[in-house]
Amino acid sequence: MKKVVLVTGANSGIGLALCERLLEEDDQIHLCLACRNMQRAETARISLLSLHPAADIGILQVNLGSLKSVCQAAMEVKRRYRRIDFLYLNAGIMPNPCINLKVFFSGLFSRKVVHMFATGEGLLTQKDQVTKDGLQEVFETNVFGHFVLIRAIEPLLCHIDNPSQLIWTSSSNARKSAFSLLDYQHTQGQESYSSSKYATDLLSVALNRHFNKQLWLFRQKPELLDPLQKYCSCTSGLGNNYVEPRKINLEEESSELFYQKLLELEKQTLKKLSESEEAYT
Ligand SMILES: NC(=O)C1=CN([C@@H]2O[C@H](COP(=O)(O)OP(=O)(O)OC[C@H]3O[C@@H](n4cnc5c(N)ncnc54)[C@H](OP(=O)(O)O)[C@@H]3O)[C@@H](O)[C@H]2O)C=CC1
Ligand SMILES: CC(C)CCC[C@@H](C)[C@H]1CC[C@H]2C3=CC[C@H]4[C@H](C)C(=O)CC[C@]4(C)[C@H]3CC[C@]12C
Repeated sequence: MKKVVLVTGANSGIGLALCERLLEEDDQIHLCLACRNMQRAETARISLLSLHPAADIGILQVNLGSLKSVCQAAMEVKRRYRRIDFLYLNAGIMPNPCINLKVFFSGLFSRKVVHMFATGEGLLTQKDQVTKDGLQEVFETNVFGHFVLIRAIEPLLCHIDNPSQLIWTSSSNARKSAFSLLDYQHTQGQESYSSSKYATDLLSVALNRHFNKQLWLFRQKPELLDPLQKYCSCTSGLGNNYVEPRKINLEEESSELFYQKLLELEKQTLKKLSESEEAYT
């Protein structure tokens, strides 16, 4: 049977490059491009087919910044597939970025200059907004929409004999100090992107713990058991690309607390959504 691979945010950037690479590695997979804009998804599909004419590529509409769309997409996934082998949680936004010139110039003449350009740490601020679901957009798109999607398609991921793999696109911009469990949507600060990427790191650790407990082997890298490792794609001064494992800076207790908070938020927001749907019917 063909392996089913679903990639969110597959129509551009890293998502599209990832799809090209996946098809290069194995053109016998069924690749599902999960995108919010169907026209852009179709363009991506055509460009992938021009490189791999025999590839089996489907499209799924999903806007991760809308719970209604995520629930509809999850229903469609369950209708189409019996299992998902690889789920790439890649879609992400950094809206209205602004450069903090003070940080930029002081960083430029300090020993931290390489680190600053590699991670963008403290360099960018963003202006976030609230979605129709009443959530911060960066948090909902980068973290919560994906969380709800995973939970809604759990039955397709949970196969004891043949486990699925979830892979998050995090970032070296993920920073513990930008994240707070008391304000995990980052309503107060101006580094919602950094906060959301730290949140995905926390969540990946919690998911790993919960799913592994139930014998679902969700791992960040199958050949390694350490869920606290994340794999950073780097470029050397000479322009060579390489991958480097780095320890995620977190306490497992915080990841569990965050997971519980997301479960609670999921309950509340899905209830609100179904009530508003009922009001319309
Ligand atoms: N670029 C970088 O330097 C780095 C990026 N990353 C991460 O990599 C991932 C991909 O980013 P990158 O390729 O750079 O960015 P792009 O903007 O090129 O791609 C982002 C993708 O996510 C999709 N997307 C955005 N919002 C939504 C939404 N609400 N619902 C569904 N899909 C959505 C976009 O769709 P659409 O075309 O419709 O907007 C697009 O396909 C992100 O998670 C980002 O945070 C991590 C480290 C570095
Ligand atoms: C003032 C200009 C002359 C130069 C400004 C450069 C900046 C716009 C960029 C320098 C470093 C860039 C970034 C670094 C890390 C990325 C991170 C890993 C990510 O996930 C998203 C994008 C980055 C923050 C990226 C953004 C542009 C820079 C800050």
